[in-house]
Amino acid sequence: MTLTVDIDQQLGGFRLCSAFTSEGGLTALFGRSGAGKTSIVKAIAGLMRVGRGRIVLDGRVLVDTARGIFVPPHRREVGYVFQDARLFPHLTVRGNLLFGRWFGRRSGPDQQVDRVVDLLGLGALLERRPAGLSGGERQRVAIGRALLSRPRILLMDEPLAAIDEGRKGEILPFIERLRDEIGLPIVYVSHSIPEVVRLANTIAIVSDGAVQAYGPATEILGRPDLFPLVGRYEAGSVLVGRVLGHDEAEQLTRLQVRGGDLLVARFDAPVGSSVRVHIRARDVILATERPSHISTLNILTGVISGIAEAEGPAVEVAVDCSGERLLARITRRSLRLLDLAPGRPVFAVMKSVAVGRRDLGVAPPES
Ligand SMILES: Nc1ncnc2c1ncn2[C@@H]1O[C@H](COP(=O)(O)OP(=O)(O)OP(=O)(O)O)[C@@H](O)[C@H]1O
Repeated sequence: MTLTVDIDQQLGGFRLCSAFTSEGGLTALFGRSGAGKTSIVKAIAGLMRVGRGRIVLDGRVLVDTARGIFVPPHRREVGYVFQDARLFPHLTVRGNLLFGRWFGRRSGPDQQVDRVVDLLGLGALLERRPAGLSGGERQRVAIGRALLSRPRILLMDEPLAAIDEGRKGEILPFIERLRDEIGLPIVYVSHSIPEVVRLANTIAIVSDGAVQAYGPATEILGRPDLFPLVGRYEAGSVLVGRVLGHDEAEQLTRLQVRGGDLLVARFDAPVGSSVRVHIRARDVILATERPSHISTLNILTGVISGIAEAEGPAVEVAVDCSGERLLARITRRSLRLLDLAPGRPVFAVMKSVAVGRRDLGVAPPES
């Protein structure tokens, strides 16, 4: 699946001029409020016309202003999940799901309903009405309804925005399953780094109506030049690790990454499976000798591959850990006192408690 978007539209005083390509999986449109993410999704869905542009999904031209092509929304075969679930209050969960199925142009067999119910864990909810469901349950029904219209692409516009922080973790695994088990391309709007870190194969960074950069998630998130757009607090690197084991008593999971082993907060993933771990640059300390007698459990080895200016007293130091890039934010003063420079071997130190449940996710298959 390939999605190509290249659009230009004036919206009052705001100019949307965005281009990106996605090769399937989950593509996150990440950016601050008002950056233009929803407008891009609306253009893909056909809910907004553009003055100039071209949108092609898997070889099918949905929009081409130069050739006068505009496929109407109901012919695009897109599923749309909004911030609020927008369920029919008078219908049960089953009724809402079946509505999606009848609404779709390519109505599927009954097994399709069973599969979606199973995938989204909706079995126990089928006879209930939306008013009695939690926000997360309602969103799962909305996703199921969208899936049953058998779309060629699923557009999700901040689907977790209306769900409280604690409950978000209940719905993220279902979105991971959509990404990995159904193989349906997803465009996912978010302004939350933890969500994007967990879910995205591809990230397009949207700012001031334009896509400033796009590419594989691990690469885009690790680029210090994009940190001002990502937000320096959350900025860092994404490593891919293999689960070596769990310590139930101490509530820790041991991961093997390229630079060594990491102990992180207990994460429910099978031993041997691949997970993504987000490590904020601000949580990494560098040392030129292996530290001993400290409480930190995580020490990775690597070689400094680059140093970039950050704001104020800080610099971002990139450490090559056997081919994986880890970023550390340290003071310029420490850089000078430790005489750190590209090519110098270092030990990267981080606290296990700095890597919490929200920083861990199932790695997409090709990570
Ligand atoms: N029909 C319109 N007329 C005028 N301005 C518009 C219109 N639609 C969107 N805008 C403006 O375009 C900008 C981008 O809006 P958009 O909703 O796409 O941003 P967003 O990144 O999705 O933001 P949020 O995360 O807050 O939803 C905003 O400044 C918005 O006010």
